[in-house]
Amino acid sequence: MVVITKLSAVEQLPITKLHRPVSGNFAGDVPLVDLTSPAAAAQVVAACEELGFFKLTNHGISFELIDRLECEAVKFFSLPIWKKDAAGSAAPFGYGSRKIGTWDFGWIEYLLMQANSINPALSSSFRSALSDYISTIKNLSCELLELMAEGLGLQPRNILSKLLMDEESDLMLRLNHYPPCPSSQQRNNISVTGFGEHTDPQVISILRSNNTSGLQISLRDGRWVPVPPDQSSFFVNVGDSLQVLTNGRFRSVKHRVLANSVQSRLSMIFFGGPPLKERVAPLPLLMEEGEESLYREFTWCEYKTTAYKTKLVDNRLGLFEKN
Ligand SMILES: C=C1C[C@]23C[C@@]1(O)CC[C@H]2[C@@]12CC[C@H](O)[C@@](C)(C(=O)O1)[C@H]2[C@@H]3C(=O)O
Ligand SMILES: O=C(O)CCC(=O)C(=O)O
Ligand SMILES: [Fe+2]
Repeated sequence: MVVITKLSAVEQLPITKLHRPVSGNFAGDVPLVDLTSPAAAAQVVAACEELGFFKLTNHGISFELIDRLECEAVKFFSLPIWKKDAAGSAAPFGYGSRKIGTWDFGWIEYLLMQANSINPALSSSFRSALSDYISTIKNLSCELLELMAEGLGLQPRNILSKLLMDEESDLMLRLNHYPPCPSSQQRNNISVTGFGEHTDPQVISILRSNNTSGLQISLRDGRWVPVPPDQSSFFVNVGDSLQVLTNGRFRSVKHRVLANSVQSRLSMIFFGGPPLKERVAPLPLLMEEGEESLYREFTWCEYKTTAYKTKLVDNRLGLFEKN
């Protein structure tokens, strides 16, 4: 099943810069964070407050590590379907095609994995590339969460990163392949959906893609804007759980992927979530005097179980908001 997204009249307007409320560097509408800059902690906080999304440059991760996993992923997605099916079904972890979750469809095939138990059905070179990539990106995620803590003035520095450092932390890796879709005509304002609009439920997501466009984010005013691909950078998303931990100060960004009519897009996304039993609630140190939690109490297990029954487009966090 192919899902068609018709761009609204507003989305067809040339993009006008209405406001640029935070200082710092941007690539178009996308905030930039240079990990080597002395201002990195402040840049990360500004980007997470404004949009919940930023492009990370000068991250220090070798292209060789990324390229090795990308080559393995390309080999995997080029296999005949019966060999890909041998990785098991995407629900809960394995190979999926077209179907995302229970209700959604997209122009996509993917491999969904638990980060700490790599699928034994995959080739040994693939497993080794996955294991090296995952441990490196997990460290990067923790470094970013520590920068956030620093920028927010939180102590101890690992107050957020420890959520991902537990043996039982819920960490996942997803490899998405969007084959070219000739009927996706972005110039005629009809686009086939690769991955429908959604927010990520976890704390943080770290995305890396090849140089094929398709990813879009929703700005605060509701406009969808493309994120120009850059294979040498990472793109970082605030997830729903981080929005809750900061009592709404950081925003969980809405994003989607539109299929490209001529080129394949290949993305790899690391999702950092807490242990299932962990309570997800605003950090007391971030609350002003008298400030109340915007959300009712829940554990990551409760949130994830509820989230996984919803459609991509649903406002999952809304189900936990206090009225
Ligand atoms: C429609 C769905 C797919 C998803 C589970 C859900 O019910 C709602 C959240 C979706 C999402 C988005 C981020 C990640 O890609 C993902 C693995 C996740 O944790 O939440 C997917 C889920 C999925 O593909 O199963
Ligand atoms: O593939 C992409 O570029 C983004 C996919 C995504 O948002 C997801 O897997 O949650
Ligand atoms: Fe996502």
